[in-house]
Amino acid sequence: MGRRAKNKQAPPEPLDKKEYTSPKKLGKRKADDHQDKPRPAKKSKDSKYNPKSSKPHVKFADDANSSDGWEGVQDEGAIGDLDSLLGDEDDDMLRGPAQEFDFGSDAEEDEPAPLLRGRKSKQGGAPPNVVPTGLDDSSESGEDSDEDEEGRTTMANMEARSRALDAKAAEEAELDIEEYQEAAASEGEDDDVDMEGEEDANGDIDAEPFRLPTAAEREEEKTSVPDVHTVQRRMRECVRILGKFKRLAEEGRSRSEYIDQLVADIASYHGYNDFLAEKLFHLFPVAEAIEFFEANEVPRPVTIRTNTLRTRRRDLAQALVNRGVNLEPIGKWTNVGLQVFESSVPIGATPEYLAGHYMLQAASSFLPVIALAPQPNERVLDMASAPGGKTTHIAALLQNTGVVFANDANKARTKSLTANVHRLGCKNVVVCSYDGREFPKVMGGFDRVLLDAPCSGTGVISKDASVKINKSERDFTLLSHLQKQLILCAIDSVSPESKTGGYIVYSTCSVTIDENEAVVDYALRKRPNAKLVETGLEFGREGFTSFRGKKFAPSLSLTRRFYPHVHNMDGFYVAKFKVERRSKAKKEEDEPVTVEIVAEDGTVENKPQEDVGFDADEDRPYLEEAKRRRMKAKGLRPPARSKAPTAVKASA
Ligand SMILES: C[S@@+](CC[C@H](N)C(=O)[O-])C[C@H]1O[C@@H](n2cnc3c(N)ncnc32)[C@H](O)[C@@H]1O
Repeated sequence: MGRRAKNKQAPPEPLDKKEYTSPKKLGKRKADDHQDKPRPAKKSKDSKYNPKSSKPHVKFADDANSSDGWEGVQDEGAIGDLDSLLGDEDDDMLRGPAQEFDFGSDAEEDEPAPLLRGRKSKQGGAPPNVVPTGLDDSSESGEDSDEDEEGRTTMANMEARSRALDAKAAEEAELDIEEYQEAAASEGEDDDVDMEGEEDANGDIDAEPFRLPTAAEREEEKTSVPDVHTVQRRMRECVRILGKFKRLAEEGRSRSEYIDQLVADIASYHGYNDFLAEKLFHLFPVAEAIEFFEANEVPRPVTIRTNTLRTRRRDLAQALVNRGVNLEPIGKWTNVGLQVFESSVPIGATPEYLAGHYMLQAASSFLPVIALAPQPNERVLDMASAPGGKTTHIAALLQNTGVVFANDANKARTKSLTANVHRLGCKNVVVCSYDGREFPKVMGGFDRVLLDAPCSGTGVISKDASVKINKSERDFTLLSHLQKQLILCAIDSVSPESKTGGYIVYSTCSVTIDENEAVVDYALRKRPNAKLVETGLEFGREGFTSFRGKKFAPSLSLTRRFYPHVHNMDGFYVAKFKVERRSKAKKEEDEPVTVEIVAEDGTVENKPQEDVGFDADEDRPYLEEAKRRRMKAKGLRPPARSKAPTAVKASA
């Protein structure tokens, strides 16, 4: 396979989540699905999302038979190496929106984890927004370019080839995870596990039999800087043992001891606070969690969205190719996206960029707007819109008809929003700055509403590594709360009478349950007139319908999750609702709900059969109580209790 394909953006869904659950199942699926297929050679660390794995050797040629809008694009540009792809005018989108919504965290949570001795940077020193050249790689690996392998790549065959490569990449991704699982499950085959540091200083491979450190050894390790090779080996061994626990575990040791050790090692190895490492770890089966954390160390591909108000994709591609940019369509799921492999000019400062022919935008950011599917002449609300990546996409899909109300609570951020609206020639956008919770009082009756909610940014850690240490439990509690308030306001701002729409899309660039399924599930319970519908997106994992004992509505499977290690795009979540007329017969109070209880230590627990939802009066005692504890912890005197909250009492 050409190496470009391995770095290709967002292959279609390669794995069914059932296939992660146990090595046994994997084995069966393998037997069923792959017995006739030749198995691609095992890949090294140069995996599908590794920028070095791209091989930008596209030759653009014109072909009269092309029907994909790419005919006539010529490769006139000499493609050179590049030091800096993006100019100083880097688009906000690439920095990740979450930074703007930092709730801050306690001092001790901000304390960075001690750096590991001898650890190599996973980023390899590459700045996150420099596109890979892949030239060295290709010569070393001996893998053929598209041309050598399959003949000349032309504009005519590019789309078809791109699809074929997507399919192949998906299959490879599947095999990668499978191999990891196999390695984890197979005794004595440590070398197969895709992790550094198999060898000790003498070159011996795992000479000593592995044993978990004792409590005393763990305590001692906390006071010193742990050795990177020790940590690497321990992670590898824990994954392996957890894959075949009964057979491989040390006598007297429990599964949770291995998991605790693994999470602690992931936190120190990748530099997360313990709380976040654990939260993210539990989203995946053990071996897949490792892939997720690894993927967060690698930058995602640089992508741009053609502004169809100003140009066509093939014309834009031609113009950029002429400037020495090496690019190709992102994938068949978008007809406006281009992935940039290499450029001799800063992509954020070309004349085409300044003329508004494109937006520098992460591929995942296309998804909510594709799901929203705005129709010409509609009234659309973009409730949290700055800096306008999605607003300008909506405006383009409306073909400058109808109207988009682009709102953002942060007035300073509406400046870049306004600038982007002007640059991209959007004439149907009204910029405003309200707290989203003021809608629909400010204005309602929209055909469609996009709520691209403020979030923790756990999906964009590769862009903003500060998330690893600055997000605390309290942040997630507050964010989830705000998101719940906003989503109800978004639903209430949609007109159920809309002839063409009546939809809301909720999205975040985060992968946590609290900010996604929990919010959507809450909205379903609070607004029985809103139902989940298909997002219309061709790929993405199904949303969780249950998680660690918590049950969500079965329709949550209609929502979609996107992951860096699976789709080679930022972690993202998308849910789409259809809003219907409210039926008087069905009272909200009758809906089965659960309750969030703030426990003594400040943690939040969900209890069934009561109300979890945001209700200012009801939630006030919990929030007050949490505030009292925080003040106490800081040595401050909290104000007197207004009234003892019953649920808090119950949990004590
Ligand atoms: C994920 S970003 C939005 C990115 C934007 N949709 C885009 O595509 O460019 C979330 C935005 O929510 C805004 N925000 C935070 N709290 C808000 C609130 N209560 N009401 C409206 N906007 C809010 C933040 O200022 C931030 O710009």
